[in-house]
Amino acid sequence: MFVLVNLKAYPCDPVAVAEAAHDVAESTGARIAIAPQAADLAAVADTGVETWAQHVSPNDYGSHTGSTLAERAAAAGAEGTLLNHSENRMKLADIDASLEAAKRAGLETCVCGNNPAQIGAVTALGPDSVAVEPPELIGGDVSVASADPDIVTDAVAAAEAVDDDVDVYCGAGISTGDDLDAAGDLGASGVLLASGVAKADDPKAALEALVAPLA
Ligand SMILES: O=C(CO)COP(=O)(O)O
Repeated sequence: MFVLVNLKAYPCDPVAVAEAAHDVAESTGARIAIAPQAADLAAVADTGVETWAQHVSPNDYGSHTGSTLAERAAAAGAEGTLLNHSENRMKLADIDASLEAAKRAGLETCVCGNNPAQIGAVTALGPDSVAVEPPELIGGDVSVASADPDIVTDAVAAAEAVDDDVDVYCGAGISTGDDLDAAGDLGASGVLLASGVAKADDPKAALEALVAPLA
């Protein structure tokens, strides 16, 4: 199971969380990545942890003030990028162009969707992975895998029907090892989470507990 920790714009120390994630990944063998703010990509990547961007823009080099260029995210150390997160939704044509930009820059891609229909649609654009995250469960205490298991199994089926090479992750409310296990049982091959680590008093302990079932 892939564990992708999205730090959003939470007021945590991104380097401290990245160091903790790197330690836990090294000691357990779990695949854990950190997605910090774009401004923190290089500092996070310097810890040695797998680093993802939260978003890259659909444009190439050129007159695009304020954009997050995929090539510069990669140069800063990013290995992958999220796209179309529920808190940063994109037009279909822009998701397509950002996927192209990410591929040009050699970034792995994960496109988010709110529900199985969106997951089917974005799978057709050819990302490496998709992630179903029901917005109403994001930031809450109840995991998507227990609050709405059908949305995960239906998202897995929707992606498989379009392209069974695309991995399916799920996210929202995931914080414990049991949540990770339940997501895997529903057919997800990874989880996205944020508050369970970024808001934890001890992010390292939170990550250790999360990946314990993978040992
Ligand atoms: O949006 C998310 C990850 O991208 C999920 O957030 P929470 O883990 O805080 O529910």
